[in-house]
Amino acid sequence: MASAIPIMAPPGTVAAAAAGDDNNTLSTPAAANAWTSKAPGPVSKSSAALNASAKPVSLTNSNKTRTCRNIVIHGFCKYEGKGCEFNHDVNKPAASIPSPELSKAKLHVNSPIFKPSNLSSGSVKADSINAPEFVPKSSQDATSLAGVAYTESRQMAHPYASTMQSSLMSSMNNLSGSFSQFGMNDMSMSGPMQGNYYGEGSVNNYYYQGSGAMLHQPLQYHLYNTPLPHVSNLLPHQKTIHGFFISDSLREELHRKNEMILQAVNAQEYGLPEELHEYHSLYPLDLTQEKSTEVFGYQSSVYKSMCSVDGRTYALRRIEGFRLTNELAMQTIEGWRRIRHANIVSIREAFTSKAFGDHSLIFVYDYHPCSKTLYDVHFGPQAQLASQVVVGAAKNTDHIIHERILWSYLIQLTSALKKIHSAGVAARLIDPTKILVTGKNRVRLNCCGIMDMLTYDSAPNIAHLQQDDILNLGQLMMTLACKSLTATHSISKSIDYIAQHYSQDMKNMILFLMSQPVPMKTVDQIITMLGPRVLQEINDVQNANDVLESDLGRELENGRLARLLMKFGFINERPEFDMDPAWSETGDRYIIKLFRDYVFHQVDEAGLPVLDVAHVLTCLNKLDAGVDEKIVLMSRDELSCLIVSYREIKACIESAFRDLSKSK
Ligand SMILES: Nc1ncnc2c1ncn2[C@@H]1O[C@H](COP(=O)(O)OP(=O)(O)OP(=O)(O)O)[C@@H](O)[C@H]1O
Repeated sequence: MASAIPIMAPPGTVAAAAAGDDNNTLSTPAAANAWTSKAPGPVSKSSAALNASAKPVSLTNSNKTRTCRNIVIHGFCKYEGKGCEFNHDVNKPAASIPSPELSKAKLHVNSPIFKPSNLSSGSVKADSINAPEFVPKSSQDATSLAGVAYTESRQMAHPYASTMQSSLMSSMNNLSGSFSQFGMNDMSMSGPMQGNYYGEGSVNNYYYQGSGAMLHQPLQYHLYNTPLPHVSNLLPHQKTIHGFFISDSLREELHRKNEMILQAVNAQEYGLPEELHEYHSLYPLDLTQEKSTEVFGYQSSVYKSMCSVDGRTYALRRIEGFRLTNELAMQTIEGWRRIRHANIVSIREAFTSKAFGDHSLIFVYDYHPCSKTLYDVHFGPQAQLASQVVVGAAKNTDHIIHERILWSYLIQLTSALKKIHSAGVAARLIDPTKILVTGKNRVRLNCCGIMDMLTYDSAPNIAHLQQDDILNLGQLMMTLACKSLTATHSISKSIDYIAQHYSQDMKNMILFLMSQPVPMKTVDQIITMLGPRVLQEINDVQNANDVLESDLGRELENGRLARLLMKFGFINERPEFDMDPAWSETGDRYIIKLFRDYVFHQVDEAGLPVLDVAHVLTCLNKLDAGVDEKIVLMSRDELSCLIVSYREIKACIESAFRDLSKSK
């Protein structure tokens, strides 16, 4: 454009101007583009030649009001005050009449995007033109934008392009809450996302606040929590959903037990044999590192294990480093195998093995999942922690074992001893570490029969051993009553302590158990002394039994309902049956379908689904009972109603199910 040249420099100075301008290259692609399209150095030289023959341009006064393009483009004009007639003061309002060149120019150089804030300084260096505000966020975008057109509204995408965008952003912030805190100000408003940020309710602030802050674990749908007070303190006629199922504690306990039965470890990692006689999948139950030889005289370990013969889980007790010299010792187990008692861990068999790399004697007992030893329960770390907490409490007697529990233990262990002594053997191990607690206050004598085999050669006197059993029982009771493992070291002090904290009966009982046999004490004497306490124990056991039975009853209902639901599933909407697509739309099946809608697909006045489990359970229970109560079933188009009784619906279900079963 020849007409543009005189504007760049005064006449006669064009070549010099062009040479000077060569140094002032703009680094922004847009500006560079603009510049090369106008008059870069080499071009200007040829232009100068052209200009030499060109008609002198007449400059009018109006030029004084027009902003010098050198100022606009380069930020300064080296001919300011040296003959350049154009306006060099950018603070002065620019020419009210835009230059024809500017108005015609495709690239609108007056756009604010090209105005660095320090333009007016007049001492702008070429480097400072590279100020960050001229660098588009994405060079790719900038390149494309430079080539397209700055006059288009697309320049709005540039964060510095105009104040309009920032005002729009601020109004957006006002509109939709404080998006800025989520870093949304940086987001381009163009593109399909734009609608999302303006869309009402499409952005949930809490979602953004929550995201990344917490990782949610998958829900475990089989777990039930206890009902909260505000929903559990109901009127007598009201019931919570928990009322329909077994108690949470029992459910959890059963789950834990099932989980424990299925626990497994890699045998190689734990240095365990893959197979041991008929047993496999050994899992160590003894969690303590140090192994005591105090009880058996040998180190012992316990493993949960699966029997490959019957598929059941057993507890294997291994006596380490024991070489059985007399085969006859194995026969002692026979007497124990016949003993079955609620307070004895039953023994199944015994065998020797070298699978562990030594001579081991293995005893196989019934497995009681999640059981703890009496020692763990009352003297273990957890028990000690609990007693420390309670010692600081108001009553320092709170940490002692409740007398009723002590009587319960005594009754159960006496009952076990009665069975053992009646079988002509002796327990020989009444030790807190060898009594298992397998349920709430439920104790069982463990490790029966081991001592008989380990001491077979010494031919012990059974009568004496039975007297020792009674003495050991007394020592155990004293240890528990004083809650001290050293209580038997100072008997008189311990008896005083027991007299202070327990009833006279308890003290007398412990004194009797620990007294010298005159001439012989028997378990029957203990039972006579226990008399009234036994009645209390029977009462407690039966009450607990009632609770469990009622829990079982609830699950029984659920089992019934599950079967009913399965029938529903089989019948409802089976279009293919009997090659008749209308099978479930006619006759009995239609009533069942409407009943299904009545039970599960009810909606409230607002048309929202009613999710009332109590309604479902009530309907299904009435259906299963086949009561005469009538209900109104409505067709889906709400044009017809059927009044039917639960008895009739039950008959329909039975007949439809019969149809299906006949077709097999
Ligand atoms: N028959 C069994 N069924 C289920 N678990 C058992 C059985 N026998 C033992 N256990 C578990 O094995 C663990 C270890 O038993 P063990 O008799 O070795 O107790 P301990 O306190 O470690 O005694 P020790 O000092 O003799 O090693 C106990 O906590 C108990 O829970």
